[in-house]
Amino acid sequence: MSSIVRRSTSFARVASQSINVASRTSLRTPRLLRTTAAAWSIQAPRFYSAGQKPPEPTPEGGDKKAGDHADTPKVQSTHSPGPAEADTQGDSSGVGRGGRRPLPEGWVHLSEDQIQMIIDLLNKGPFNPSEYDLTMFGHIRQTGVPRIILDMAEKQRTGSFGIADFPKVMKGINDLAWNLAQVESEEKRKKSSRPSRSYQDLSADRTGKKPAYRTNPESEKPRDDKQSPKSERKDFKSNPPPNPFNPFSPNNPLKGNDWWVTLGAALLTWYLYASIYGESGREITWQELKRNFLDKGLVEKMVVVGHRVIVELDREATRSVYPESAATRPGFNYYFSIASVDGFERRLEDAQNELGIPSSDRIPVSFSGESNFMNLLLAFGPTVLLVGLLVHETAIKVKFSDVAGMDEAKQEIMEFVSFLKKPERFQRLGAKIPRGAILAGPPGTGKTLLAKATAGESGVPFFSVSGSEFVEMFVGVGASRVRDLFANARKNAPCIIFIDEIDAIGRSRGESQRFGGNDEREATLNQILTEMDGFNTTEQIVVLAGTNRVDILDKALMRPGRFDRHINIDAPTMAGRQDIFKVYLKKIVTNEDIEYLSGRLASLTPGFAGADIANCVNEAALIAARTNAASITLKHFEQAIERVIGGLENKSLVLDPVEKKTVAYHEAGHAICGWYFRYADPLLKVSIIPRGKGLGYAQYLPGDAYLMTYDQLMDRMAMTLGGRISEELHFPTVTTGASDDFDKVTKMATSMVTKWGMSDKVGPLHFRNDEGSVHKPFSETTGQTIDAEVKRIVENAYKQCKDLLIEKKKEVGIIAEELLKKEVLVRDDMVRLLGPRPFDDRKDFAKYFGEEAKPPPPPTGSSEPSSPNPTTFQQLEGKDTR
Ligand SMILES: Nc1ncnc2c1ncn2[C@@H]1O[C@H](COP(=O)(O)OP(=O)(O)OP(=O)(O)O)[C@@H](O)[C@H]1O
Repeated sequence: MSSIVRRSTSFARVASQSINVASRTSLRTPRLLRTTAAAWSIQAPRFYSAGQKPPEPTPEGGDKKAGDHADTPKVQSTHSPGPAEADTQGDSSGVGRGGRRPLPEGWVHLSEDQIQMIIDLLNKGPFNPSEYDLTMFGHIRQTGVPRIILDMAEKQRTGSFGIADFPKVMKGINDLAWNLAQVESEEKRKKSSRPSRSYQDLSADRTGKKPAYRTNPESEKPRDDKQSPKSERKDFKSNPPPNPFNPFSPNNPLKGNDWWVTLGAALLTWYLYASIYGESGREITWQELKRNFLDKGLVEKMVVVGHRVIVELDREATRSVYPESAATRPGFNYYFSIASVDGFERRLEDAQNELGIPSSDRIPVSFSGESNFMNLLLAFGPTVLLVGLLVHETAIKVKFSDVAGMDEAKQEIMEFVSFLKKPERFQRLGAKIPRGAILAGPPGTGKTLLAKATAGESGVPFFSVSGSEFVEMFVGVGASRVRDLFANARKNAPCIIFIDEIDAIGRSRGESQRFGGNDEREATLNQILTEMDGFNTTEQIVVLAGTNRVDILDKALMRPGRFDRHINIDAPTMAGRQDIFKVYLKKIVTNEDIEYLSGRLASLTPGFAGADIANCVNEAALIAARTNAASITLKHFEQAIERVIGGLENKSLVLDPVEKKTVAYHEAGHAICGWYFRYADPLLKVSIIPRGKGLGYAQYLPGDAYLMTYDQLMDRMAMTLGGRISEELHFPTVTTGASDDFDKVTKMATSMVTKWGMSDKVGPLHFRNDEGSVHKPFSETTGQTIDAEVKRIVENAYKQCKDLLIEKKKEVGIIAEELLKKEVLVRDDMVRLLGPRPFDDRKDFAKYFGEEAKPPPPPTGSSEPSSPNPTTFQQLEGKDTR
């Protein structure tokens, strides 16, 4: 239920904002909510506009057919008032005397009893309407409600509300939310003492008729369509009026909220929901059913709907046994849940056998497809209500300057900007414009950002959808959403469509067939292909798509004429990361030297994507704020990076002395390897303070390695085994703490053998890693050779490490004991205890962390203990992983 309420609130928010925008535009166009025919088929008498006198309201309000007598205000005239009349009848907003507004077609005013009926019902629910009735019901008293709402309430009261009435109810809510938003908008305008739009004026918008009059002095000028300046029409094109029901409409406003509009829709949604689910049925157990109805012969029929059985009672007989029961009302049914139809049938048969019911009198059981209908409603209902949430932005502010560190990709996409801005340059020469581009790369590398920046630079609307939004249970829904999307894009051309996660629909059709296929996804993909084919070359629509899995995309998507351009966006390089840091460092308060800071942070974060960098900078700001620092310092950044990589410090975890000693020797083993192996990554820090899942960790600074040699891999593996081997050398037994190390080593060795051609026995072969696949991509014999080679390589690394640690046993002890004392050792401590590292450091490392590194003078304002540079973690696994 709450989800329905939420959807409705979103809808009202959109409607409300939409009107606020509408009130600022001079042009008004029809806005019609597209709903099902059933939802529109409301035949309401037009009392005042047709010159028919409305019936007098009865005190009971809802006793006659609700709405027929609908308490139409006495002051109401029998025709639609013009401006002058409106002035004499009420205020300039069109409110009639007595505080009521003239009703649009199909609307009725609520009587006090009817309002009370709704309040009473709401009192049964999670809301307390008394808190809101003064405002929300106050407005509803003025504006009335769509007649369909009263009709449905009446149906519910008499128990004849059916599931097929659901769409009508939703339509009523839509209209009501829209109208409430209009009223709010008028009031706001009145407050700001600007000329207000009359109710007729606004209702003209809803019904598509021309406004009866205008109060805006500008718009009071006679409107001569012939003379209507072209600029105005053009203006309309560039700034069309908002339409909250259309996700792709320009100016669809999503910000802000007015509580009573939102609440109004939420309350009414709840009320109607309660009407449908709360009052027309109740769940009972099999035992209750048997005891109260089956044994008494009151059950007339049972209908199986999915995993639910609806019990139809003989109402007359039930009334005689339970005169007060809700089950005597028409439309009310008990129901119960079943695990399987077979089980239910067996149970029913046993019960009837027990009762001795002859086979000719057995309770008929039928099967209904109602659940499908319900599912359909649930599938389409949210679409109708949530349309406003699909993002369509017009005034994109993101520019290429906000996207750092991907110069080639920007260069590539720049052409789309020229095409959207100056199409004639291309058309003149008969050039065909690329239809779209696939932006492929790991998560968070800025694909969406780049697409947005393209729209921002071109100054065109940006339609953003995620591929997964198209994929529904029902065949055809996705395809129709694609059609809508492209139709709206055509209306708003020039524009950019961005489909994120295109792999959700664009997966190769052959691939998906292997797993049984997916009709809905294929239908959606086909529709995208068709739409892209449908563009003519002058249509200024650019389709950009983002994916992390370009390898699995259907070839048809990638061929020229569709996504012509393939733009790779990889994790940023060192220079790229520095640029991205600069973008985000500009937005925060820091007194550090930006050039040095960004360089140092970039070198600390190999493998980080733009999103990780943005997150790190924000994390640093949060850490600084937590300590009330005046500005963000290097220490805050480094703590943030450490936290992002290694997880939170686990201060509450207290190790016993033996465990602590084991952790210290384990980490010291890693640290000594890192110090004395030539190709090991430079060590930054070693710690035995538990962090994340680890009990201790050693941090290294790997560079952006694009190629790795055999020797580098062997050193890295040997270093990874350093923890376990140190345990072996210093303790009588070993612990479980090295399992993550073994995992890394095994993966590395396996890749060396099966992918990188580093085993003479297996040779220069590459075997695909088909995880989850039953069939291995090699023969049994090759499999055995691979196993033997992986083992051999790991054993070599093991021997290499053991030889070193036997030789440096004393040094391991020195580092371990110091660690037990200080808990954290940094590079300077290592130099103090072991002397300088016997190998030169990498250039970038030396620049920011070596002897010659000259960090700017430490900023003042923070009293935190120093916490040096983190990066790659070699963690000793925690107890929780044992
Ligand atoms: N190159 C960059 N320059 C500046 N900020 C970036 C960059 N790359 C990523 N970001 C930041 O990371 C956030 C997320 O990026 P974005 O959503 O564009 O990633 P994506 O590649 O589309 O991710 P996904 O594949 O998960 O959809 C951006 O909003 C931005 O804050």
